Amino acid sequence: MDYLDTLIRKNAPIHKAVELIQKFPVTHKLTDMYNRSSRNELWLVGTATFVTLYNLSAYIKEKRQKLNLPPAVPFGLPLFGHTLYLMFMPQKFLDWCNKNYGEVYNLTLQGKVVTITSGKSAEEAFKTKNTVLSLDQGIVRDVLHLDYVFSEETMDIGNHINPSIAKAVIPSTKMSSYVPGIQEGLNNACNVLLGEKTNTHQDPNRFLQNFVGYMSVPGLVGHEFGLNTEIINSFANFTGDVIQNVPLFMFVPKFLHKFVLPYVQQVSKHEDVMLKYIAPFVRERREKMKLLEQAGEEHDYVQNFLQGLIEYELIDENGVKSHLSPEQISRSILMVAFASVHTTSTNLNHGIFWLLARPDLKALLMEEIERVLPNNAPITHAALGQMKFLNNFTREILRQGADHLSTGKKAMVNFTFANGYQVPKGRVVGFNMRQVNFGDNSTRYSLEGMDPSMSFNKLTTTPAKDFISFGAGKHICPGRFFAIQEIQMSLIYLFRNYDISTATGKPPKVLNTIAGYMSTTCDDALVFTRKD
Ligand code: HEM
Repeated sequence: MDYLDTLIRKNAPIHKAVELIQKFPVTHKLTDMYNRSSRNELWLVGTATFVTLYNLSAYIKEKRQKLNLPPAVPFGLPLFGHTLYLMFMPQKFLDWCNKNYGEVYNLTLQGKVVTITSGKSAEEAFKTKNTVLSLDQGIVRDVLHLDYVFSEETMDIGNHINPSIAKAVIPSTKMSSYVPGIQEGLNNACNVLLGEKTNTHQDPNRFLQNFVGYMSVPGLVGHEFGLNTEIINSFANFTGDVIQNVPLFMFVPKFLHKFVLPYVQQVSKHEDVMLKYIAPFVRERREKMKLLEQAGEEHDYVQNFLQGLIEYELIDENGVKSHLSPEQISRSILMVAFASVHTTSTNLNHGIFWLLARPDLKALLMEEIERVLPNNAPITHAALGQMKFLNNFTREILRQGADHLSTGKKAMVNFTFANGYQVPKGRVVGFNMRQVNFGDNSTRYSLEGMDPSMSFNKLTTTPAKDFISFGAGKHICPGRFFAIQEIQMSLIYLFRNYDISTATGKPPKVLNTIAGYMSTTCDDALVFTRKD
């Protein structure tokens, strides 16, 4: 009954919350309001009550388990929890929390208690295997609701097979072989999207997602699809379409989601495109591979992501081998797009806007391009390795672009941190990413704060205590070598061949957030004027 004692004690958080609510003049008007309320008002009150009761029951359940819970940051506001502090003063608030509550503490965000980690504890949470702290059960399902789009089978392939294929087909050692494919994609992207002398893109995000789609498809899926506009569009826009539905799902209670699903942005059209083109291609490729095998010959097909999926062997508990079906492979390609396009285009957006906001950095980049790749020399993997400024700049793009808070992994079991704090099963564990990258949230959070020399020639693809943007440990992003190569080749190619500016001519604001804590891109329209 310890938990009940805690509930009744004067200094219990709930007691404080009740006292606070009682002091509000609004409390006295509640009865009045109920008598006069419209249906909408009652909905609002009902939702608030539901959230409060939900949190109360979760609180009682946790106390009953006698876990060594992290400290709960006080001053959570009724209904809003700590969301408003994050919206209006994210850096100050998070730095205050870190200073007063250490590396692990609880905040209430959007009606839910979330355990926030920083420093070594964030690293520890990132390194914990996903059967204990799961990204898939966290942000992927809880926020993005990818499970509304795909069957469990496809989700499973995305979570278990795609990471191992990525490790096999796009490791750092194979990056030089991807240069021609990326270059081919870059040429296609520029011909299609930047084909005029002057090209204005009002929505830089959609433009860059398409750009990354063109750039990635030849290398990851195959040259055969490099100019297939349906495949490129689906590859590029799938994640954006999934994300568009997120605000709706955030505000509609979960038990009502199935009723709104038929009315939301339809993402199944992308699945249809993949089934239309990829599935027949897989059948044909397997036929050819079979014939070659019968003739005792080895095939020489490029080992890209698609080929990796085609050849992947499933072995059941009796040792019987099988392969993924053409339909399973088609859907898995969308899972690759999901992991790769949005992340890459977001960081490319940051890179372009940093260079527009900081002409001094652009001058340093142009000088390095001219020195390492004089007279428009073709980009090579070796040349990229020599470009120290570009490496440092790219690393800083990723450090600066990290969320203040990324809500992320869900505890699949009760989890104990090395410092003894415990989180109950079902709790979401978030990451104070900027704190890990910079020591706190305020450091270098300004235009002048972008300083590539602070990366000290450390490789952009290597995680470090001050660089967690690709995660860490067993589940560290296996696509990071490919993504970095794409971003670096794009920056060189675009700034070498185009004069780029904002449509307004004003310097852009590079660091932007949603709700104060999630990093987002700059939306200023971009103008690309071909130099030749
Ligand atoms: C700049 C671009 C990118 C960023 C910032 C990024 C970031 C991340 C992060 C933070 C994770 C989670 C790591 C963890 O759970 O510890 C992750 C996982 C993953 N990423 Fe990336 N990523 C990028 C590009 C890509 C690309 C291009 C691909 C594939 C072509 C890719 C494939 C994956 C996969 C398959 C996983 C799951 C790994 C696992 O569960 O073991 N990513 N990425």
